[in-house]
Amino acid sequence: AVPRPANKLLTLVFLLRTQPTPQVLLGYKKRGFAHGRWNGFGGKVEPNETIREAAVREMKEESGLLVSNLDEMGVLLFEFVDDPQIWEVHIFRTTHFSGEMTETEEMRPQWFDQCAVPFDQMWPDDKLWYPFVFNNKYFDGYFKFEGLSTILEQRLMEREGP
Ligand SMILES: Nc1nc(SCCc2ccccc2)c2[nH]cnc2n1
Repeated sequence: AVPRPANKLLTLVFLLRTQPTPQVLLGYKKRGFAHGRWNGFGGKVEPNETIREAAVREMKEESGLLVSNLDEMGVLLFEFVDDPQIWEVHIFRTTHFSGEMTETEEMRPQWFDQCAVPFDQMWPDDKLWYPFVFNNKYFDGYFKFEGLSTILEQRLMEREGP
């Protein structure tokens, strides 16, 4: 049988704040893969870094902010039909940050009230698991996509934290 390639390791960071109201920082992807959607900040894990180091690095590159005290809330596996490589996305949450928010060529960062997240301009699975992140619950999930907008199969379950 043809061996499956190792999963593609990716990170996604959600920076939350409670003042003035419960909010989450999202970035609008201006170009490149899945552009035109709001998302957390993240990207590929390089061979010379841990997943957590990659999460901090990508957040700095994409938002200008230095985050710390990351809490790993979950792992989502994304399969795309016709692509044998499964994406393994490690989801982090934190409230600790420093620095000035900056717009880059790739990303436009913006604070959103957690009750007003633009799910219609995001990946279709996000509305299902963002509540776990907002409520500080741990979770695992799997989504099988056809194209970038059709979910063929899904699993999502809460789990015990560390
Ligand atoms: N929120 C969200 N994100 C992704 S890809 C995240 C990982 C990534 C990939 C490429 C560049 C930067 C970050 C998703 N895929 C399917 N549903 C999804 N939901």
